[in-house]
Amino acid sequence: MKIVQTTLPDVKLLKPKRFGDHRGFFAETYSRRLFEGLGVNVEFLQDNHSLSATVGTVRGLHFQAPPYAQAKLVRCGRGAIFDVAVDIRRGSPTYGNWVGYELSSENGAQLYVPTGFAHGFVTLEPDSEIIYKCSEYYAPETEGALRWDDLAIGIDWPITGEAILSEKDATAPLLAEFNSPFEFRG
Ligand SMILES: Cc1cn([C@H]2C[C@H](O)[C@@H](COP(=O)(O)OP(=O)(O)O[C@H]3O[C@H](C)C(=O)[C@H](O)[C@H]3O)O2)c(=O)[nH]c1=O
Repeated sequence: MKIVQTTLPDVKLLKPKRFGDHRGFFAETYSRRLFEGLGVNVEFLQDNHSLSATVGTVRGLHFQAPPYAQAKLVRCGRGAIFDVAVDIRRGSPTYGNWVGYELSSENGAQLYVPTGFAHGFVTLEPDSEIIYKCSEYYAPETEGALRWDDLAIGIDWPITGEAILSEKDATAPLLAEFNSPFEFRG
């Protein structure tokens, strides 16, 4: 497993080893002891899987507020996405900063998004599917969202045409209007 530190120290890009042979490949996609070795004490309770049919589909930027805040381990099982995490911890020196990486069935890369970060992605190929682990159960009453194209966050989305959005995402608040439920604990 290769671990890439990102410019947001708590967000990690992981690259599981693939054992290839004449049949294809095998990879361990999650190991609790690996996370413990990284000093990341997280217990995942729920796995999610979504399919986005069209290139340029944006889902995000989403989070759940405490006590149902979710850490996520995201991977792309089919197609490709540009996956983004945004620091939304009040008082953080990197508040409002973002990191983004291509996750694809080809590269097998995974993004670990801790609690206190909003998560979103745009699809780069048709019929892209993401599979991701969450450290808390779905709690819709605690869900929050931020505008994906907020210039104050300034995510450099690799998107050319019109984004495909849910109603919720099309009307999400801007960072300037946002009162984060997360506090930075240095
Ligand atoms: C998230 C979730 C949704 N649902 C139901 C609720 C809706 O009827 C339907 C679609 O939900 P939503 O439009 O919120 O799905 P996404 O836009 O993909 O939301 C996700 O997108 C970004 C990228 C995330 O990181 C979050 O996990 C999540 O917010 O699935 C559930 O039953 N359980 C769940 O955990």
